Amino acid sequence: MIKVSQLSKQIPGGPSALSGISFEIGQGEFVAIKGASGSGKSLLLRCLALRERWSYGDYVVDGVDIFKKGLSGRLKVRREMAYLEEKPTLIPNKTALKNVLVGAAHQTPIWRRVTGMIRNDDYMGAMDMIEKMGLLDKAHQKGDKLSGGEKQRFAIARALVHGAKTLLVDEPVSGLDPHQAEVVLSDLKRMCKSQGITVIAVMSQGDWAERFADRILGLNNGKLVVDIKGRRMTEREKMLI
Ligand SMILES: Nc1ncnc2c1ncn2[C@@H]1O[C@H](COP(=O)(O)OP(=O)(O)OP(=O)(O)O)[C@@H](O)[C@H]1O
Repeated sequence: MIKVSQLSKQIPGGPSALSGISFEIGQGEFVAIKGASGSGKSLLLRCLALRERWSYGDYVVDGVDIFKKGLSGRLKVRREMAYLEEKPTLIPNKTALKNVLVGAAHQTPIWRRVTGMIRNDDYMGAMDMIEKMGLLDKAHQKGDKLSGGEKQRFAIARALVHGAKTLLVDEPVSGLDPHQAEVVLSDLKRMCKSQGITVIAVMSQGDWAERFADRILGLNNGKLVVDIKGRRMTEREKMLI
C-alpha cells in the first residue's frame, strides 16, 4: 500500500508545481496519471520515485513512513519502486538479455559492475523476467535491432528484474504505434494481475488510461482534481483535466 498525504512541491522562485496531493494505492493496482501538458504528471512520478525532493507531505509505503526512516526509508523506495523515464534507451550493441542484466546498475554491487561478472541466479532471474514478458525469442537480439515496443518491454523487464514491487513509468507508450502500445499495456496489466506488481503510469495520450488502468488520477495545475476507479471519466471530469 502506498499512501501519499498532502504532497507539495515548490519550485525555487516559482509557484507550487504540486500542491496538497493525497491518495492511497493498493498492491497490484494499475493507476494512470492524466492531465494537460505542464500539469505536473512527470514531477509527481519523480516525487514518488524520490528523484525530486518533496517540499511538504507524508509518504508511507507498506506501513513504513519513508521520511521518518531517513536513509533506510529512501533505500526501501529505491529497492522496491522501479522508475522508468519516458523513452528509455537500451545499449544498442548489447543483446536484450545483457541489457536486462546490466539494468538497475545501482542495485548491483560495484565489484560486479567493474568485473562484468554475472551470477547464475542473476542470469536465471533475467531470463525468467524476459519469459514473463513473452520475449524469450528476442533475448539474444541486439538492442538496436528491436522494435520500439520490444525496447520498451525489455526496459520494463530491466526495471523490474531486481524484484521491485512497484513500477513508476513515464508515458510507456509514447512514440509507439497502436499495436505496439496495446502489447506494452497488456503486459503491464498482466503483471499487475498475475504478479501483484503495482503500476503507476503517466499516460496522457488518447484513451489508453481508460482502456487499461483500474484507476485514473487527474491533475490540473499541480492539483489532484480527478480520482476515479473502475469506470470511465464523465464529460465533466474530462473538462477538469
Ligand atoms: N526539476 C524541476 N525544476 C523546476 N521546475 C520543474 C522541474 N520539474 C518540473 N518543473 C515544472 O513543473 C511543472 C510540471 O512539469 P511536468 O514535467 O511534471 O509536467 P507534465 O504534466 O509531465 O507535462 P508534459 O505532459 O508536457 O510532459 C512545469 O511547469 C515544469 O516546468
